[in-house]
Amino acid sequence: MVFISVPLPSGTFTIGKTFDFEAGHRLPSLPSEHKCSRQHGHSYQVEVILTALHLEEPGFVTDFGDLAPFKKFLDAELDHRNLDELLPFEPTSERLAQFLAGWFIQNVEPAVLGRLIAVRVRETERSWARFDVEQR
Ligand SMILES: Nc1nc2c(c(=O)[nH]1)N=C([C@H](O)[C@H](O)COP(=O)(O)OP(=O)(O)OP(=O)(O)O)CN2
Ligand SMILES: [Zn+2]
Repeated sequence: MVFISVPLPSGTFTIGKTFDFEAGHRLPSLPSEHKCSRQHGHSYQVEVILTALHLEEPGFVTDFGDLAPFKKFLDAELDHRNLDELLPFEPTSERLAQFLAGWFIQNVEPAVLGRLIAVRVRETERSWARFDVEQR
């Protein structure tokens, strides 16, 4: 088999990396009988998804290791904290995903080739929200 003759289709490349942190929150504008109006916690998982039309050597959208500043931010600022005391919005998964997209675009994107297309925040094994960044 001569692999050099395999045609490479054009298209886009996409990568994702998942980070995690533990935090408490409550959603105070929910009615008091709603369980999530009470203080509780999650093992949050945050996936960032990046795309690129071409690759940098040796064939990366972005080296997964270059996303380390995002992990550093989650560990330093959100891990083992109370999100509703910290963030200027009610910390639903949807709003958290939008906020984390904003932080990533401001602080990580300038140093990497890949462009952020989405952030997914998972609160539980069965519940997640995704924020898709508008085409720029
Ligand atoms: N669209 C959203 N709905 C809810 C959010 C949210 O961020 N976005 N958040 C919550 C609560 O934070 C809750 O902790 C998570 O909800 P839920 O999936 O209902 O949690 P459970 O694991 O307890 O659900 P099961 O019934 O065991 O599947 C509520 N809604
Ligand atoms: Zn919750």
